[in-house]
Amino acid sequence: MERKKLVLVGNGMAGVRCIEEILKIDAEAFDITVFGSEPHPNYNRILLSTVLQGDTSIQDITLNEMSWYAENNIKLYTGETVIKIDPDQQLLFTDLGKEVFYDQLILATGSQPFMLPIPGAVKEGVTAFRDIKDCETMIAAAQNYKKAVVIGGGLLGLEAARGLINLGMKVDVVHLTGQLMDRQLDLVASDLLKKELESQGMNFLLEKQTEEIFGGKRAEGLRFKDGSTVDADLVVMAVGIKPNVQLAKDSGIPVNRGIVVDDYLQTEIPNVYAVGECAEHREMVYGLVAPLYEQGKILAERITGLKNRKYEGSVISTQLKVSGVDVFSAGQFMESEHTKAIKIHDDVEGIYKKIVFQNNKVIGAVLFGDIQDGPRLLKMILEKVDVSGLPKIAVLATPSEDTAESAVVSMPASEVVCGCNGVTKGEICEAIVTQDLKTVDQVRDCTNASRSCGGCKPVVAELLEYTLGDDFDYSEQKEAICSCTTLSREEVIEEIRTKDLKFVKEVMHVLDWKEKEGCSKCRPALNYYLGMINPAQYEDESASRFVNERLHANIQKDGTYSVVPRMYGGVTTAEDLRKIANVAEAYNVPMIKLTGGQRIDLLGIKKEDLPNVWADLDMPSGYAYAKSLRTVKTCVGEQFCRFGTQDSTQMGIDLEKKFERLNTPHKVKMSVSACPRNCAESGIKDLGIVGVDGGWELYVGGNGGTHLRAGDLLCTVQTKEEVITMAAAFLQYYRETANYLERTSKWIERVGLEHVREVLFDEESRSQLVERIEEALVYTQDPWKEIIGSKETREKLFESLKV
Ligand SMILES: Cc1cc2nc3c(=O)[nH]c(=O)nc-3n(C[C@H](O)[C@H](O)[C@H](O)COP(=O)(O)OP(=O)(O)OC[C@H]3O[C@@H](n4cnc5c(N)ncnc54)[C@H](O)[C@@H]3O)c2cc1C
Ligand SMILES: NC(=O)c1ccc[n+]([C@@H]2O[C@H](COP(=O)([O-])OP(=O)(O)OC[C@H]3O[C@@H](n4cnc5c(N)ncnc54)[C@H](O)[C@@H]3O)[C@@H](O)[C@H]2O)c1
Ligand code: SF4
Ligand code: FES
Repeated sequence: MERKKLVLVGNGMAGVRCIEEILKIDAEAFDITVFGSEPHPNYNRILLSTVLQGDTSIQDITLNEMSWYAENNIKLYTGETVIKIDPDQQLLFTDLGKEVFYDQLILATGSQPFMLPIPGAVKEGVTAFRDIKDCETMIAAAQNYKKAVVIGGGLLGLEAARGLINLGMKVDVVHLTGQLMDRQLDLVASDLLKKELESQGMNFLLEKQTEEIFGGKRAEGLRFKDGSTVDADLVVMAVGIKPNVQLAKDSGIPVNRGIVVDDYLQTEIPNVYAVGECAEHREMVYGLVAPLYEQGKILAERITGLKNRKYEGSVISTQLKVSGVDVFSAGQFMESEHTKAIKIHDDVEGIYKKIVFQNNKVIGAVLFGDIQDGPRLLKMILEKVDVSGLPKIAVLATPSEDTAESAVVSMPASEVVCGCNGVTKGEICEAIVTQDLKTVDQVRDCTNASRSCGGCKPVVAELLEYTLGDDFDYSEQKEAICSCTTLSREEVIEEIRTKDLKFVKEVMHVLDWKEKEGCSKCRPALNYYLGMINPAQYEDESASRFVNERLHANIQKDGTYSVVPRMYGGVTTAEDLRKIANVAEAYNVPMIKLTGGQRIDLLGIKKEDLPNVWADLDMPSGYAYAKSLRTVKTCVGEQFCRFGTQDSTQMGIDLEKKFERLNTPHKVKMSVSACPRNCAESGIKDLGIVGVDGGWELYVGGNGGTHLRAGDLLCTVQTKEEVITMAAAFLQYYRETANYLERTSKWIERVGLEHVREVLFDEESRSQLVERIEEALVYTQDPWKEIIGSKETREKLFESLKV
């Protein structure tokens, strides 16, 4: 029998999830065709925020590879838009001239970003934040421009702003009201959020209505209704979304704000359904995946004839995806004359909790600073639990106070762990046991838990640990290093070791990479891992490095380079200063600047002049461009400062001389202060050393950049030799166990300070780490000297430029 023809319009998260649910119920039921305007297979739109924030790459957010469509006999037409439907003939028409018959039609056309209809809105440099293209536009703009303005202080605007800060831009967020995330938070939570985001470098312009985007061809700034202005090279509009209903409207399918559907997700037109952000159900249009997935599941059951469940609307909960900010909101969180509320506000810890009740039932909640209670409260809202018998405070308290482990133990089986996909603890635990699952990825593939925003991953991992007990293996919790392979970092390293692989291409070939040439994520990572594993045999593959590392200088926005010579411990001499001045004059250096790491930066050097500048300077490379030790900042110390208890300057010089040029997973900054006044800011360095009476304190994992983090006290030692040994062991352990591009601040949070201590305090493992770092240090060379001395490299990299 010929199969019925099912057509999906809209290759996004909601529509494709509905198809997945249909395939799960009956893979043979339909002959399926999918049209999508975007040129990509179905991808995780939610993770665009994470891409912008630098935590993942575009390659890694695909949800369904092209092969998935092929394997399920789905005809996929990407980059093709359906422009008209003829409901009488059951035909649809595309912009590329196709005419397709359907038995059943699902509209999942999603939303469009709302663009303010103001003068200048179409200028270059104005973008929405909705799709891969917008994300790429912002990433490219951040390479050439410095100042961004995000209009809209909702979820999207704040996530965009955080991403742009991570990309090195200065960001103002313009918001219409005085309250950020006004659709999700009350005033108190909103103020706490504002303070936290300001401390992360975001600047807010509240109660501002944008009247115009001014500039030439490209945006240069915004003018507000009150007459004030602000500069902007990039303007991101994040002021809400509007359902994509034009196709339905043009085809006579009833629309209101969205495409109107009944409790079976059916439109008034026979055989035409709608799910996702484009659908309007009981006058509600949703903009989060949880309700959309619920709709998709119910429609799949209906369309395959499995069940006739009704969709009765959803209670939504939201969380902001900005690291360091814990905020949760669910249900009806604003108070009214009919409601009562419990509020806790701990200003010292920065915690705020509000739970709103009506008729003895929890109807909404806002949490800031501690969101552990979120899932439990959401469950109470969903189940309309009567709390009249409970002491009110018990509603707020997390059942078990101490460890995360005990929190999952006491969690009831019916509690939803993955809000996006509606997966409960019970379902996850059952799948772990019955399907013999061992990793978070396996749980994701089997249950969908953690497949969307990823926020529930830590709880899924805890559930694995709790369910498997002694069978839980940390080393198995793998994440592929990029989408070219399914192998994790640990597996790749193991393969390199056992198969004695030596070159990036060889690794990709032997380990059967999906993309033969690899990608910008795996190539530099493999190059690093090869060098770390086998320093003696390693040949650096410059082609696998980022441009700054290939040219041993930092590229600037106008295409020139900056040159920073090494000044050990931040100490210089009259002779070196003279050389720098001579070079600056000879090469017309437009700016000489002191860096935050106590070095001198010569900015604006032409690419072809780099080798001659290095030769004339006759100083070692300062590695300001590299994933390596950048600088060791020092305070003046006991020699001159009356508070100094130690010789911090000499300690800094010795450390820098010892560890310079060593490849590390990311840049490494160090500093040495000679007393707890800490003038060299040792608390925010990867390795910060502070002199105390009779010894030195070592702080690790600090970061003064975008992810501000105070370093953890690793240990206190007495002698300089002990400092150097502990620093060596720490650096080597970081080199061996961190993911490529993982700063020590993130790494230490992932592996845990206690674990690092255990390894470094064990005499045997410490001495082995020191032995391995010593071996790696033998093979380092100054790259500037190497290039000056090699005619071939010079010609290849620089001289071909000369006309
Ligand atoms: C940056 C960002 C972060 C987000 N973060 C979260 C989050 O943390 N949690 C959360 O729950 N939600 C989040 N969301 C919202 C979530 O991504 C959306 O709710 C979800 O993607 C909507 O799915 P959809 O399939 O309805 O629509 P879409 O994902 O918009 O898909 C619709 C698709 O249909 C295509 N289309 C439209 N018309 C046609 C046509 N006529 N012919 C062919 N194709 C057509 C469109 O091009 C589009 O690809 C976020 C959104 C963004 C942009
Ligand atoms: N973490 C998450 O769950 C997440 C993240 C990103 C996006 N999203 C979803 O994506 C969609 C779009 O997000 P959004 O933040 O754009 O929508 P939104 O409607 O939640 O927020 C838009 C904000 O812009 C403000 N605004 C409106 N007009 C303005 C103007 N002229 N000037 C300044 N501010 C103005 C509004 O007051 C509102 O707070 C939503 O459905 C959202 O739920 C969710
Ligand atoms: S850290 Fe202490 S010793 Fe060093 S400069 Fe500051 S006050 Fe002086
Ligand atoms: S909560 Fe978003 S993926 Fe689980």
